[in-house]
Amino acid sequence: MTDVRLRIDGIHKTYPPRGRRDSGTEVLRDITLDVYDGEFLTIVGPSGAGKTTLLRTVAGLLEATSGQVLLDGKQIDGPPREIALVFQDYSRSLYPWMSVAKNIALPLKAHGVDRAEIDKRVEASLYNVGLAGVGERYPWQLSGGMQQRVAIARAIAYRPEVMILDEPFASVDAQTRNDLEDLLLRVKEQMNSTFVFVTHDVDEAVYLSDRVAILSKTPSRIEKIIDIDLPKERSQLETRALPAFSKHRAEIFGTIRNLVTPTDQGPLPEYII
Ligand SMILES: Nc1ncnc2c1ncn2[C@@H]1O[C@H](COP(=O)(O)OP(=O)(O)OP(=O)(O)O)[C@@H](O)[C@H]1O
Repeated sequence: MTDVRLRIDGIHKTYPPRGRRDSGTEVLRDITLDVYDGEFLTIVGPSGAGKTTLLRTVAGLLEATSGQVLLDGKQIDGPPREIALVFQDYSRSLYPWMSVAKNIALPLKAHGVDRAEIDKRVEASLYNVGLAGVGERYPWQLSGGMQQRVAIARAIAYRPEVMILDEPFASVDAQTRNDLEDLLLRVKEQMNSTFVFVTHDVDEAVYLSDRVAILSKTPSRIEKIIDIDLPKERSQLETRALPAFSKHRAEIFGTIRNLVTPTDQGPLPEYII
């Protein structure tokens, strides 16, 4: 795991002013980070630290103010075809007027994959996410967890080198969330892709990752990178009960807590009791 797949090199992002009295919002200040081939890297940090901003920049959806992102040594200047994205809001990422199969096929069609190959990949990816046979249904006929599986199936079918996921499980119930976490680990095993993941859930970060990068408060830098020292094979019950799991969890919580002091919100207003 030593080849660098993605190099995030001195990224700085300031959103432009939104009015005459606004001087712009500096969100990212000098983010430098290598993501290695085949690893699962999770980014955590205080609320509003710029995690989504960073992911969107890495995915080529947002232009950095300065700095660059390199994929296999080549500068990213728009959404590269080697990257697939999964967002939190599956209801907006799937087209409700298209069947599940058509939703999955869409990016493949756009990249000129032939009909027979598309059919094969749609079927295989639905099977991989445990949704064999639902291709003809529409997204709105499925539960939230099933819709997020479809979004993951679409990403898998695309066979990306890099998968970028922004809080993909934030809107599903706890049991579904655990199932989807395990699904993602199985997918990673099969696809050998590189994963860049954002979550608010520290336990989820430890459970899934090879490394966890903690962002500081805005304007953010990388505060700390933690190597997750857990057996490769993860299990919801056994892995989470390991002493090393608690140690990593405590280190990440402690680091984030030290970044966010109660005084960040200013003095307590009188009307709060
Ligand atoms: N388009 C925009 N224009 C101006 N400011 C923005 C824009 N998008 C985000 N911001 C600001 O940038 C900061 C970081 O937002 P971002 O969503 O990247 O953080 P985050 O760490 O993902 O947040 P959260 O933890 O709440 O998910 C916030 O202060 C936000 O208000």
